[in-house]
Amino acid sequence: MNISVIGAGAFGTALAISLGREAAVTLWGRDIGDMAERRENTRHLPNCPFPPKLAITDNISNAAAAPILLLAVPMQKLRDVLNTHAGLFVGKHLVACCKGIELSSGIGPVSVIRAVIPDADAAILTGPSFAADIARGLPTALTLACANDSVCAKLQQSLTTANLRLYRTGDTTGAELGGALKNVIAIACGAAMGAGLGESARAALMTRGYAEMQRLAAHLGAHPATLSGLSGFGDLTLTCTSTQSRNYRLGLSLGAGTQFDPATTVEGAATAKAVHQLAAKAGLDLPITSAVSDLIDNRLDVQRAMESLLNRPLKEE
Ligand SMILES: NC(=O)C1=CN([C@@H]2O[C@H](COP(=O)(O)OP(=O)(O)OC[C@H]3O[C@@H](n4cnc5c(N)ncnc54)[C@H](O)[C@@H]3O)[C@@H](O)[C@H]2O)C=CC1
Ligand SMILES: O=C(CO)COP(=O)(O)O
Repeated sequence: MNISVIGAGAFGTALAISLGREAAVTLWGRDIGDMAERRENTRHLPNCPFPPKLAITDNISNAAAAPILLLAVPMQKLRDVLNTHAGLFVGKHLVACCKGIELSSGIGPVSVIRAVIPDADAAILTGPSFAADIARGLPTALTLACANDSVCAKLQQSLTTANLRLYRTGDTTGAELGGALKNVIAIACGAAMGAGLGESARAALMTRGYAEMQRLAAHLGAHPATLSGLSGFGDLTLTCTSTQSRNYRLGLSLGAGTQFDPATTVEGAATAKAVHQLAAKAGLDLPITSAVSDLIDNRLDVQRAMESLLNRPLKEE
């Protein structure tokens, strides 16, 4: 099946490169600059040349002619992109490739797609994978979630490549939450490491952060097995331990008190606030998430955040 990628940032470009090594694929961006001449995305994904079957365009009508559209834009921009191009997207298989919770509504990418285009077969592709690894052809395994199992199986066939191995599930809620929440915990882990609190503190934050992920996911009806899979535990492990992660790097600079480029896409920042609000409404206790939300808004520094976590009442694990 013919595929287009909507959004020519690092992740969209990487997916288009991997898919384009095997079949015709179109990559759409608002501003493609000199990508067509250079056959490379020098801004977001340098040193990863485009394969011959990858076509690049800034004409959304051309790109949206494909039956499968991968939506690889930042989470907080997804609704805008869907609203702007809804007429072209109706009747398509729409696969969200973003990770986060929308700040204005408290819902994830599949729910945003369903809200804007109710008849869409909405899916999400998520899991541990850095764009540069995918583009370089390194092995990666991801979760593909779609409520319609036969559509999910078809998408799984179409989106699998030599270096992208996809596992499918019908649990879109679990897949959305795993990818969204792991970024918040990665900011916490980066902050602890940046402040010199050590690897034991990071392991504690990863583990207790995972408990928060499971608590919220269970409350919202996700299957525990999804959270323990690639989209949850898998991506948590990658993102909390690698300086390739922008979320982890934002945490490092918050912990170390250094500057961070505000133009960088860091999904966990808005998601921390969105989840903090969700948890307050639901009466759930998510102390690491609320500490990250406070850190982002400068209501707390890392030392005080860690003290407040350590001084909480003692409880069973
Ligand atoms: N970079 C990575 O390694 C991975 C990223 N992701 C996810 O992919 C999503 C996108 O991230 P990246 O591609 O890394 O970000 P990026 O910062 O590299 O690129 C974002 C792209 O979105 C475009 N964009 C922003 N607003 C837009 C709008 N209104 N209309 C059209 N295009 C718009 C920008 O022009 C830019 O090309 C995020 O949710 C991220 O969590 C997922 C897995 C890996
Ligand atoms: O989601 C990712 C890896 O799976 C990419 O992480 P960052 O957005 O933190 O760079």
